[in-house]
Amino acid sequence: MKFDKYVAAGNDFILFNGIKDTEKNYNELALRVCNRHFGIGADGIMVCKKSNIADIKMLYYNSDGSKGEMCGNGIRSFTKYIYDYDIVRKKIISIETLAGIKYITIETDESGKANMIKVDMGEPIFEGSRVPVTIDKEKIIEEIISIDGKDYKFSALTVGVPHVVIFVEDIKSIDINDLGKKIENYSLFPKKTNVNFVKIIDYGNINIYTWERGAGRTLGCGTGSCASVVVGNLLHKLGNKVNVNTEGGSLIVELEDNYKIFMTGSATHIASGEFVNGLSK
Ligand SMILES: N[C@@H](CCC[C@H](N)C(=O)O)C(=O)O
Repeated sequence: MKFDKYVAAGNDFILFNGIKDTEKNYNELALRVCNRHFGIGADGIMVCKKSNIADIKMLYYNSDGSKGEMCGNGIRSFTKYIYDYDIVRKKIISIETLAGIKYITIETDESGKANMIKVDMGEPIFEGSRVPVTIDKEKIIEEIISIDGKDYKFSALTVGVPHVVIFVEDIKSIDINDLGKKIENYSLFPKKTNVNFVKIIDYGNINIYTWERGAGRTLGCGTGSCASVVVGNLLHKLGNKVNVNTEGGSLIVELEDNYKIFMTGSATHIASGEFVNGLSK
């Protein structure tokens, strides 16, 4: 199988053109491909498919083989892939995802390749039942979760996929792997959750540390960046335009009326090749 590898804000992905595929087990493929010792190594895979309602359809699978409804860094990588390979070559592209149709605006570089990619991420969902969180409230803002006898203030929302946002003063005081995994699998979150630990620098800048549902510790998360800026803004800690520093790069998140979210950033083509088989162990 021909593959391409991309990275966006430290999130790495393997891309496949599945337009001509008949039935294929993409869950198993993701497990094999993403394995960092027995495969190529990545946080997730994306498969490009025909769409009846948009220019193209993006399927996303995490490195553990689970399906994700949406991926912010992934959709920028996917856009660069379909644009640079002429699969869809338009300045504004519509992409069908399991979280609805996303509209993308592309800025090209001097060689005509996709450079800065701006994604209309739509509006966040706050209601507990739709995040989902087993707390029956209109907005899950600054609730308390107790892990190993310690209380953490968290907010929860969905930006295509579910997120928990926790503001921290000193990231060194947090064991991200341990806490991230425990929160991801906590019974409060019936569909599990991504977890973002956020340090506010000032009104327009944050640092973010990520634990992803289905992928574990990663260097960045696009939907998580959006979720963190929305919560920060709602709590009057952040403005409408925020520079988000992930551990693997930076993104700009902008909010328009009623929390319409726009995420802008780049994606880089790392490699092309042929995937022969790989092992899922
Ligand atoms: N890395 C992503 C989010 C990918 C999906 C997620 N792990 C899930 O299934 O919830 C991003 O950049 O948004």
